[in-house]
Amino acid sequence: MTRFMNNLEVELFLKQELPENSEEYSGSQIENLLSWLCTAPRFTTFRVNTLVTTAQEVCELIASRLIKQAATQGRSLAVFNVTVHPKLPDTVIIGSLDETNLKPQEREIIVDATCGAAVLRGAHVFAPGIMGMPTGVHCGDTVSVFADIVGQCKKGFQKHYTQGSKIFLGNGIVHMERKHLYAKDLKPVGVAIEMIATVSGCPVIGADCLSPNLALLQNLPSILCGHVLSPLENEVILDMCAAPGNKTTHLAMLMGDQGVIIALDKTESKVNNIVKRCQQFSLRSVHAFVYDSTKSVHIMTGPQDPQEQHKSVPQGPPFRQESFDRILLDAPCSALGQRPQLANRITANQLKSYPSLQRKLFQSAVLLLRPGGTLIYSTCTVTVGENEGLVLWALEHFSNLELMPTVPVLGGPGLKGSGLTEEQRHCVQRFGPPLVGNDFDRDTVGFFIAHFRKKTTVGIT
Ligand SMILES: C[S@@+](CC[C@H](N)C(=O)[O-])C[C@H]1O[C@@H](n2cnc3c(N)ncnc32)[C@H](O)[C@@H]1O
Repeated sequence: MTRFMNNLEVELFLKQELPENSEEYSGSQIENLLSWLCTAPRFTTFRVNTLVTTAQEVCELIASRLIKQAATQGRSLAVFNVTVHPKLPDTVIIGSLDETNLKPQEREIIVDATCGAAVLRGAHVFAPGIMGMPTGVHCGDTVSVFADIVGQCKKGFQKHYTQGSKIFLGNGIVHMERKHLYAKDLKPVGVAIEMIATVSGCPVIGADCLSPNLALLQNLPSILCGHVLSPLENEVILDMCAAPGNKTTHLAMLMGDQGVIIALDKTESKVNNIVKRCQQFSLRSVHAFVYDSTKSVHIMTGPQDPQEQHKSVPQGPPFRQESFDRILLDAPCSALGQRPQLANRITANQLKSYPSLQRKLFQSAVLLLRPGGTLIYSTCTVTVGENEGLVLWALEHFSNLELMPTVPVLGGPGLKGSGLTEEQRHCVQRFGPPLVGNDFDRDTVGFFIAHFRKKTTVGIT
């Protein structure tokens, strides 16, 4: 695999901010982190809709579907290992095949880096992702798919692409040719190349694999987040940064769809996706709003009656302080834990901007949480400032918060040298280097989870 996304700014940023002189992050370890981020995880995970089925049933459905698929493609020896996660009863894990000997075909299609990353995780190629397709390629042809990782291939390129860096992703069958993709005024959608096999060995799971109300593709640490929050039936929950609603729908399922979940996101189109996702699972407990969560606290002026405060279920933002039993702050972040990273144009300045937004959101979360309530903070990134750094800042600024263990434990502890004590390091969970391995709990996306509890009485300091 190539060097980390050709983004020196990000490499330098990570080298500077990962704990200096930490035995976990010496020079070679940073190289390991960067190359780990360039590869695709070797496990695919589904979260099951436990309101209508079981993980075991979904395992059986996926296994039989994959066997049929392999047989129609003449790959009957391709047997995927499909199992239920031993600690997460709603999670199905599919191992990858060894496809290191996959041979490229003569005809090559070029896709952009985003599409390429999705293909390596098991997606088909959708029309908008195709950059170059040589003339003479027709529907039904078997082709190889390559990703242009430097973004130089012009849309509609029609020759054999030799100009920039490209990496081989896998082979597939053409469903749309040039006339379907590039004719004037066309905005093509849908599957253009049906992937048969990818070099990552991930199962290719199209929309037709499972009925959409049965399960959802979701990364393992994201599924863990819901279990760590562990919402109970009839509680009042706030999901502060909720779109597209993957974790929101999980919380609703864990609560048996009984109770109230308020899902906020500041972008209207994304909130529409939350609504669609909830409809897909026929959930009634979720109420989604377009709202900036940094402004979601209604600050009361004048004396407040404490009885009054807890009387009603919150209707819509802004909310009174202490309105929620549990809050999930799955924060906007630099997303440097996403794998594989084939290209990334983020700048150092953008990277530096996240902690202040995360702190503003966190401040609102603390005000909105009831005493005794649970606050889960998570990111899908590997930087210290957005993870252990946020936890340190929170413990320094909110004497009414205590850091609690995150259970069940699947990931590793927080980084050494990040300022957290040994006990605090083992309360949080970090997914990604230095703790990596070949099993489904280690070969994940990079992720971070911390669990806070709001004390019922505040000690005088
Ligand atoms: C990591 S994503 C959330 C993913 C989501 N929790 C899930 O599992 O499907 C972060 C989200 O935060 C939203 N966001 C960013 N700033 C926000 C703000 N000030 N208030 C509310 N949402 C915000 C973004 O639009 C984005 O959808």
